[in-house]
Amino acid sequence: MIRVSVALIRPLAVRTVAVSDPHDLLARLPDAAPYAWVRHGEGLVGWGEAARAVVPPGPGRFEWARGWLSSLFEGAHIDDEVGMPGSGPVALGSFTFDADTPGSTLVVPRVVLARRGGRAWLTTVGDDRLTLATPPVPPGRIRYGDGSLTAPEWEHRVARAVRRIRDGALDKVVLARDLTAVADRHIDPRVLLARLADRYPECYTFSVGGLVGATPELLVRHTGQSIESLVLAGTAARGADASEDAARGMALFASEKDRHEHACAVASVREALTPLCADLDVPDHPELLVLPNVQHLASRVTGRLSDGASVLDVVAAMHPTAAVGGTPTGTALAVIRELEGMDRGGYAGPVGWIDARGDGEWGIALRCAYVSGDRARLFAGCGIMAESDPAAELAEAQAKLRAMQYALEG
Ligand SMILES: C=C(O[C@H]1C=CC=C(C(=O)O)[C@@H]1O)C(=O)O
Repeated sequence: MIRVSVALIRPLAVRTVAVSDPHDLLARLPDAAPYAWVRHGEGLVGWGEAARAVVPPGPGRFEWARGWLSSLFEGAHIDDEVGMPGSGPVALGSFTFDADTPGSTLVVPRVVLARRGGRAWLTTVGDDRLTLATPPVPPGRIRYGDGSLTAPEWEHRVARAVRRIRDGALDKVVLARDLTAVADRHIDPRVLLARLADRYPECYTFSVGGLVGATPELLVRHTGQSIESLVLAGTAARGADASEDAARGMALFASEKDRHEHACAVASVREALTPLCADLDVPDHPELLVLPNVQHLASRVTGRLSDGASVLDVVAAMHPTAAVGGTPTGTALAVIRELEGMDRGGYAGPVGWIDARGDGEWGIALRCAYVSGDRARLFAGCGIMAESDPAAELAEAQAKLRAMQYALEG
């Protein structure tokens, strides 16, 4: 039997007012159960819970989520003096990678503070109860341990995936691994968010239901009829100096393996978006996205929707892209279940927010960790191709893990 837990204050009484610039949104979070979606200082943060749904697993989960949100938002009393994407009631959510895995959640925070395009606003749901502010405290020393597989075991699984690909069963599969971390003290997500936003301003720093990270990959931004996606796949390490850095970037562009890996991801996005769009612009060649720990091949896809699809409808059509699943999708998902030896939870799943107009921004939850008490579980994965070398893929996964290791250690 599927257990559905839903808690809400019905009907929601929502009020959005313009406020003076709060500057650092993340510094305004009062407690250690934060909601956040911030990039380059813009976005939204929230706290408290006016409504929450644990989304039942299964193939119809996005539709279920959309239905739950529609009835919640349609019944709400909304007084919104701002009228921007992200004003009025907003839900933040995290969906598990695997449709059959439980743990997908949607939350309407009691308070949302947002900042975009030179404007700032505050949304409150229900009464104006005060939240007691507690100062964030760093977690202290961090000790790491193996997750579901040791590094050599994971390399062995990568080698098996390579054999499957060479045998012709599939073109690409993304295999991930996890790492455990134990801290001296309780891990306050606000400390991690502040460090991530500072070091990875280009990424979307997020926190939803204990999943905290900074993802460079935008699954979809939906503003009215316009959509945008940043497809990433193909990775190189950073160099020790500018010339080595540039050489590695050039080698990434020239690498047939990485270009093919990237093309698989772009093709999956094109395929998912074509039926939804009146116009779709997919670049012929990728650009380079340079982050502090790695550099990626990146393609910015833009389009105009042909009807009134909400951001969650678009997410439903897109997930999982071949940046986190593989090609063909069905075979890749079966190989992931067989070889990875772990439950991804929300890692590599959609994470983001949606408002009552259906606008919103959702990323793919990468460079992230589940945080609970003094423990964290970190994740990173790599696109495996016929030419993949297991040791190189392990090094790439380690480079990707460095984002969350930095967030924990400072
Ligand atoms: C699966 C991850 O990254 C994806 C996004 C960018 C580059 C990737 C790669 O080159 O393998 C992955 O497709 C991860 O960070 O865990």
